[in-house]
Amino acid sequence: MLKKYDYKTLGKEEIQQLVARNMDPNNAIQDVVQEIIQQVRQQGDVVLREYAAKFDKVELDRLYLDEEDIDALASTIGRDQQRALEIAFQNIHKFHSTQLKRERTVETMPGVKCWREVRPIEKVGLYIPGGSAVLPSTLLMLGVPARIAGCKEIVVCSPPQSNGKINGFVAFCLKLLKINRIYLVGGAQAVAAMGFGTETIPKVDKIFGPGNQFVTKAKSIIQGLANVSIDMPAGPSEVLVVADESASPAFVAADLLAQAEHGADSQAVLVATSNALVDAVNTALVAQLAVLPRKELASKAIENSYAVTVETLREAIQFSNDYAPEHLILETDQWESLTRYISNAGSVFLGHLTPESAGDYASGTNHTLPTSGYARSYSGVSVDSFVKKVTFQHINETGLQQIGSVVEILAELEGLQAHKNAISIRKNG
Ligand SMILES: NC(=O)c1ccc[n+]([C@@H]2O[C@H](COP(=O)([O-])OP(=O)(O)OC[C@H]3O[C@@H](n4cnc5c(N)ncnc54)[C@H](O)[C@@H]3O)[C@@H](O)[C@H]2O)c1
Ligand SMILES: N[C@H](CO)Cc1c[nH]c[nH+]1
Ligand SMILES: [Zn+2]
Repeated sequence: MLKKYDYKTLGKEEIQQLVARNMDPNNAIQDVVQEIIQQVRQQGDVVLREYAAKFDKVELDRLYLDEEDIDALASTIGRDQQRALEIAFQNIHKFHSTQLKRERTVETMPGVKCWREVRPIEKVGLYIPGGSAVLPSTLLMLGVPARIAGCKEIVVCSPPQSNGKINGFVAFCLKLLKINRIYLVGGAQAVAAMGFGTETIPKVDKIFGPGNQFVTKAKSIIQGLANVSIDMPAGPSEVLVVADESASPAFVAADLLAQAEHGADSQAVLVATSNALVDAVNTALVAQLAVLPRKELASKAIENSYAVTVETLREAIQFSNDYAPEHLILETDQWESLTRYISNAGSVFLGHLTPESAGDYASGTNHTLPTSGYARSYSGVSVDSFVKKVTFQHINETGLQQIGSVVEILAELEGLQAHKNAISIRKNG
């Protein structure tokens, strides 16, 4: 059952507390992750094998699988499952392939031309979660934009199963993406391995992918240590559902549970326009939870979640903007009039027939999204995440005359004579 709050009785501080997601209050996760990163940095492959034995319960001879193993595993999956993964791949590809746009050249002054060109990040590392559930869909969400961007080297890491392999669905996605190696490393150690490089695992320029709190913390730490960047903090999944009288309590409960089942540390928040609706959703939650295979995880997540009752939909959006959810679902007939007020959200699902599951798997949008309030400042993964934009400029004779004295004056006022000379020598020479 969701705990209940009434928006009009909440003060500013209480709202701040409600929207805060303090994932690691005593730095316990940070301490563990720092130690793992240090070990991987100093010992490389040896310690990756030890962590596989400790966390994944498997003794690994080889830290990777190659094309032959991948082909064999991919061939074990059913035709319907292949077809569903192919359709997801195609839709994600269709949506993402529109994201590489050429920008126009700008002549800022006569003879002074500036423009930007897109270049792929050469070496990227993709983390595919595999702790409490293996997520082949995440491989598509990261691999498709990496391929569209043209990244030369795509390193994929995922925790091994206890038989030392990966599941057939991940293998099939590797084939769709034409990636012929996967490294059998999970958790913070995978992030460290891709950040520093080991004897077996190549160092990359940028690390992508969602994961549990260990993975997310490792990504945030590695940036400062290994000259590597990351996509964003994409930790435990979360959803905020805005619902009014037009909503079906059963649909709302289903959407809350769809994220709650990811893990005990997921959060599912309901913002509803009446107390009666919250009660109806709670009743539906109890009934749907009872038959979920992952009910233990989901019910723990629901215990850490809550419902807020508001008087208007505008208030609901205000609360949602403060919360900055990874996923926002508007289960109201009025959704069209609300979208313009949304300022902080990773991905938004509109109306009664647009469940978040569609975006998690196959509608085409990316499911690797900022969590823990980072939707205030980060976007989800896209082709942009896999490229850099390099600026170019060209100045001709006219341009040098136009801009020359401006630069000379500015260099002079900063006391940088060599800067000024680089212009003067051309103008006067
Ligand atoms: N934000 C997003 O875009 C997004 C997308 C998909 C999934 N997710 C989230 O990804 C997460 C996946 O988590 P998961 O746990 O299933 O898989 P995971 O692959 O992220 O983590 C599993 C690994 O965590 C490490 N680990 C586990 N317990 C540990 C401990 N006590 N100490 C040190 N390391 C430990 C192990 O190495 C293990 O292999 C979920 O929280 C899910 O909600 C987020
Ligand atoms: N909801 C997750 C993002 O937070 C993505 C996912 C993968 N599989 C199912 N769901
Ligand atoms: Zn999901």
